[in-house]
Amino acid sequence: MTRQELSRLIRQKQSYLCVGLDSDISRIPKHLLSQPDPVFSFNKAIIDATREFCVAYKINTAFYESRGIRGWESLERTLAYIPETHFRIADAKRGDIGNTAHHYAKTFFETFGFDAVTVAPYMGEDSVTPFLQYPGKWTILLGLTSNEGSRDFQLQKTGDGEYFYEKVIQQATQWGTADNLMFVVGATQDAQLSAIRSRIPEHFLLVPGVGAQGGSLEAISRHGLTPEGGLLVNASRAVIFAGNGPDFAEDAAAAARQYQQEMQACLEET
Ligand SMILES: O=c1ccn([C@@H]2O[C@H](COP(=O)(O)O)[C@@H](O)[C@H]2O)c(=O)[nH]1
Repeated sequence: MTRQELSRLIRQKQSYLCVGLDSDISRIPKHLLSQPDPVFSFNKAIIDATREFCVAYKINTAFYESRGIRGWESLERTLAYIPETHFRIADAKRGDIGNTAHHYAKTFFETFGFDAVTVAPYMGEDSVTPFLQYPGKWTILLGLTSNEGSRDFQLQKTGDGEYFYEKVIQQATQWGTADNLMFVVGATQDAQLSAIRSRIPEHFLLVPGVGAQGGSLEAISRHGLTPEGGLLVNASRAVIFAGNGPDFAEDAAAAARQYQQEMQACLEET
């Protein structure tokens, strides 16, 4: 999906919601556990219930990899079930020497066929560029993450007074373009968002951290939206575990609809 297509989708659906399929098998409704693939049955119901309200799905691979081969099978079935109209992100946070990174890129872009994969920048250019060489695919680089640990390195000041994460973002804009590179910026980091937007006015940002982590959708939208959208805001637990009884899918739909309506209001103000 190109940047223009993603922007068009956001305009059409009046939504920049990404639903995170962090489908922890210990949290899915008990009545699904007798299904042959309980995680897939759960995801299928969540996708059916939320597809109208979102433009993207993010599969955090940890929740699948931790279950071994059965987890990878659930991931593959889930990915095949996500409508082609939606942007499909593998949240895998990979990063290794070039030779290995090449195989990570092949895994997510060729073997599975995701549109985008999250990548950790710590190992530098040769660990990131193999992902950027796939036409039509996106690399989503960790910029400023939502967690407390972002203070340990990312929010340390460098000699010239810039934050370390600012250097990372600046450097990475030399490796890719706004047409194949996005950045992760946590919703809990809204105080930094205006500065990030001035530095990278055209790049899409993937913003996790609303809902369970307490980030403000209104604040990140105010500072991060651009005329073409420019944001994908992820909510995982707040949508998929909005309820855990027999009506869990209706509860997820209601949570996703609520985000979509708030996003529509923010888009109208932009
Ligand atoms: O900085 C980051 C980067 C990635 N994540 C991931 O996003 C989701 C958030 O889940 P919620 O349930 O909506 O809190 C999850 O997959 C994280 O691994 C992040 O939270 N922060």
